[in-house]
Amino acid sequence: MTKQLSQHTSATVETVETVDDLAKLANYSLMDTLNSDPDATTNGDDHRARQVFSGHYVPVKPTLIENPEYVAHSQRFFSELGFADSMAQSADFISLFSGDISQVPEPMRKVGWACGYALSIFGTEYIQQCPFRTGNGYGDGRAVSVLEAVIKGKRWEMQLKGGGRTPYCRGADGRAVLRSSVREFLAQEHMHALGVPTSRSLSLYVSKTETVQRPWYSEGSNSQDPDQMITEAVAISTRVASSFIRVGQLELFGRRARKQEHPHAMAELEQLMLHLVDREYADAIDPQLTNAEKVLVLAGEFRTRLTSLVSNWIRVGYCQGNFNSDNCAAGGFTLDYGPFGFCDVFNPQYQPWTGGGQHFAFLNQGVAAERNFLMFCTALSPLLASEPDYVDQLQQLVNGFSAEMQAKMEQMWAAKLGLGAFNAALFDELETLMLQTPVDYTLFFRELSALPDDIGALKKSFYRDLALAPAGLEQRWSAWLTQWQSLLDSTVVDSSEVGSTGDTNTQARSRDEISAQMKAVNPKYTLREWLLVPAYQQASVGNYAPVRELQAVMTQPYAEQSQQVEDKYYRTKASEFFGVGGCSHLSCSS
Ligand SMILES: Nc1ncnc2c1ncn2[C@@H]1O[C@H](COP(=O)(O)OP(=O)(O)OP(=O)(O)O)[C@@H](O)[C@H]1O
Repeated sequence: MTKQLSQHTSATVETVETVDDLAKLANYSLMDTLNSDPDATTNGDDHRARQVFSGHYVPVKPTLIENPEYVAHSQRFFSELGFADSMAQSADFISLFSGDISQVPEPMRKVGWACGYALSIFGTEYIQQCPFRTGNGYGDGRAVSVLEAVIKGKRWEMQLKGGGRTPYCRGADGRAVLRSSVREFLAQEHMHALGVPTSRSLSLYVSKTETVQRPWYSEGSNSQDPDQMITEAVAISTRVASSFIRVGQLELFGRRARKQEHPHAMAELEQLMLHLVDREYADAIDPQLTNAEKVLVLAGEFRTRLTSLVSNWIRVGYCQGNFNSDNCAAGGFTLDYGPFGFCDVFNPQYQPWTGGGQHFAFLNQGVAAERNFLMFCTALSPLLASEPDYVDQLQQLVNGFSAEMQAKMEQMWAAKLGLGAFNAALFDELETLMLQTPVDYTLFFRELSALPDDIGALKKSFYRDLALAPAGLEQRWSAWLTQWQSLLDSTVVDSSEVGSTGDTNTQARSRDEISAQMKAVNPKYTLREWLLVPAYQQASVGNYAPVRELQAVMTQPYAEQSQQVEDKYYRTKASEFFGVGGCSHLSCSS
């Protein structure tokens, strides 16, 4: 059994001003309590694709990018961590977070780690067949964790994305290009500002000299074309989270335990489960429980987090794109910003990933989450083998997922509409109207949050002139608005009366309060792909100002910002951005 993880290091550092200060906070729980691959090298020079048969991690040294240049860092996250802003541009910080850990001060280590995981696609176990390996193994092919540290009483893991080859690289180069690094860097901090649980962004550095080739999209095609190679600069972005344990990681060890692949398989699964509890669920799970009891509480807690997460995604218009089990964080937050997108035109089938099909589409994400939850429970079930009652209880948790998901979705839709309770008829008609018009998802709900008297203002979100729409659409919109207003009015009182009843359960709200509540759940700005494209294009020619401007706007997504910002960013998607590869649809590892 693993011991409870300490949230304290011997050092306490109020403000981290240098890498020396940061190093003092190092505290490596994963490397110190889990198993290293017995076949691994000890010095971390393990950069060739190979099969990893056991152990929770492989010690790996990242491969630095040549001539790193500062692009951006998250001022907000730095401030939360107590990091001095100036550190982001200091030489030793740049070295460390562009992949050179050879000089880091002790007790920081000069070796990082990569983890293996398995993969299920929409609830079907995927068994990999490739020249390098056949079997369950998949893993961090280009993500290398370089530090775990306890900062202000909270444990954080810092992971380089694009930090070079690991044994899991499957013959690929281990690199991330600037384009995809800008996307992930901006999206993580945007999601955090939207109030959606997520991994965070620390820093982003680009190489001034090192490039790689990537396939691009030929005109009119919606998938990448190997004959259309483009050259792109490599970059390293550092993402930070309480852990990077994925559902697919539990699956790898669950599959090994189920098949008794080696003598330690069951023990390694149990260790990983306990490590997950310590890293992500320590507050929710009593350490005195038996391991089987912990599995049940863990599954219940994860279900709660996952259903909330997905309802939040849909609230803000986010589609993960590739919601396989390896892209599902076991801590219940958003992880892996690959072919993600924020929808412009409302469409339940919106799916930015060219390979995604309908199962990962916008409004199908609850079902995709349910499949990942099933795989989570399947992975842990070998730990309940001697407890048939607990197996039943775990199954009941799986059976109850869709009801919990539905309840969270209804609460979310009610909140977006400013209502205390979900009204199915009102919502169904709205969904039909949004599809038939069609509307811009973000603009529509934001305009509605101003409680308009008629549909005039809502037309700002429409992608079609209603005069050209099928007969009767305008009248149906007006009728819908009237019905919505009357539902709202049943809870509205004069603002002078609000709070004067002494009844804490009162539903009474002024119109201003309703509008403010709606604006707090309906963002004004979302990180649409057509905003990202010019930002990373400019970054590729050394102009980072648009990335930083986008970062400033998107880290205050609910705020009313300047008129200039509104004119530039609060708009429907222009017609030239529809049907364009790399903008309206994206490949995997985007
Ligand atoms: N250029 C690359 N070199 C090595 N491995 C890669 C590369 N691109 C993707 N991979 C690996 O392929 C797998 C699937 O890729 P995917 O795009 O989902 O991951 P990713 O964006 O690199 O990873 P993550 O889930 O860590 O954010 C992952 O295991 C990833 O590590």
